[in-house]
Amino acid sequence: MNAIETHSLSRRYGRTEAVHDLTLTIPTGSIFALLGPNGAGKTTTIKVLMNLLAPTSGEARILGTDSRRLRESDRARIGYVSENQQLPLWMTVRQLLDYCRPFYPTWDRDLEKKLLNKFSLPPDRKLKHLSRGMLMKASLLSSLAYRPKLLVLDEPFSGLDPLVRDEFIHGVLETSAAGEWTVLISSHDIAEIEQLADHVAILDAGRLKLSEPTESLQARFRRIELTLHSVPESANVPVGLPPPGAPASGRLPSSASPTRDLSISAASHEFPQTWLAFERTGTLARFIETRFDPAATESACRTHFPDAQVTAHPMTLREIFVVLARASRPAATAA
Ligand SMILES: Nc1ncnc2c1ncn2[C@@H]1O[C@H](COP(=O)(O)OP(=O)(O)OP(=O)(O)O)[C@@H](O)[C@H]1O
Repeated sequence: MNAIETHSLSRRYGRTEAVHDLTLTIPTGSIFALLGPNGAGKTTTIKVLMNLLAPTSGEARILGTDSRRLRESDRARIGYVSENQQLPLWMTVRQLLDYCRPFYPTWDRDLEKKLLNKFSLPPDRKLKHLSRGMLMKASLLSSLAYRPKLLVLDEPFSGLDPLVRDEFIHGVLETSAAGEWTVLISSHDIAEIEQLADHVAILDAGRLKLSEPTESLQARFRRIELTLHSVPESANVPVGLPPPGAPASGRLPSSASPTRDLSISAASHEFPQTWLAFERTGTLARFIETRFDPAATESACRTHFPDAQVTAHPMTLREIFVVLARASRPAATAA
């Protein structure tokens, strides 16, 4: 069973379609990053999943239950941390934990103590007197202590300093290592979750652009560098993204088929469709291979540049994300 499934999920606010026809699968046991720029629809998606908002159409299933029918007992298996969450600010940290504990049969006192210590939270300080980072940690602690089957974190890191962010990430990782649970974490900055996520989905303007395990994403992307000795005239093409109005430009792959090739190509129709952002300066050329295979990539390079020396460099998730984000921009603004 998948921890989360959505089928053709859409949500409108008046004329704004915040989420459009979203079909997404979040496997049990994954640490799943939902990425996308500001306004992409991440929070709306999460609110629909948590039944804080109703979908306009389509459906979502959370731990096997329709999101519209989540009961108290289902909620006791789900942890939800969001920066916009309402907390009883008049309570102290200790009072918050005392208040939450009875709601959760699986509450683990030892874990509570360990996290209180780890997060350096002052038990007797009122929530309204905590810093933003401390407040997020208190919220995370009250969600981790009952070892939920599913932890949903909506932009947990925005505005947190790197030290707090690391404590937060380690708190999540340590707890997740102890059992089969799923984490869904939204962010507009992949660098924040790079060390956490094993699956990535990218939303843009309410639409799913990609959903794939990070391992396969990193396996199929390479920055290829070519040292050219002689350059055929036909290969001397303009660079990077397609010109405004070019067909088949600026599209990311369909989420339904993560193995499909990207349809964004370098401006030359002679190059394989899997080559992105080709550019050349003098005798150096480079591009992004989106379906890297050592032999096939080398052979394709040889077809176009017989004398070139070919080097393939692995890419970080952040670099891949940036390439995809640039490529998905409308052509007119891409220059
Ligand atoms: N209550 C609302 N009423 C009207 N429009 C809204 C409302 N909430 C969100 N929207 C719009 O829906 C779209 C998606 O917003 P959402 O907050 O889901 O995006 P997001 O990806 O979480 O963005 P961010 O990273 O900035 O938090 C945006 O265009 C936003 O302006």
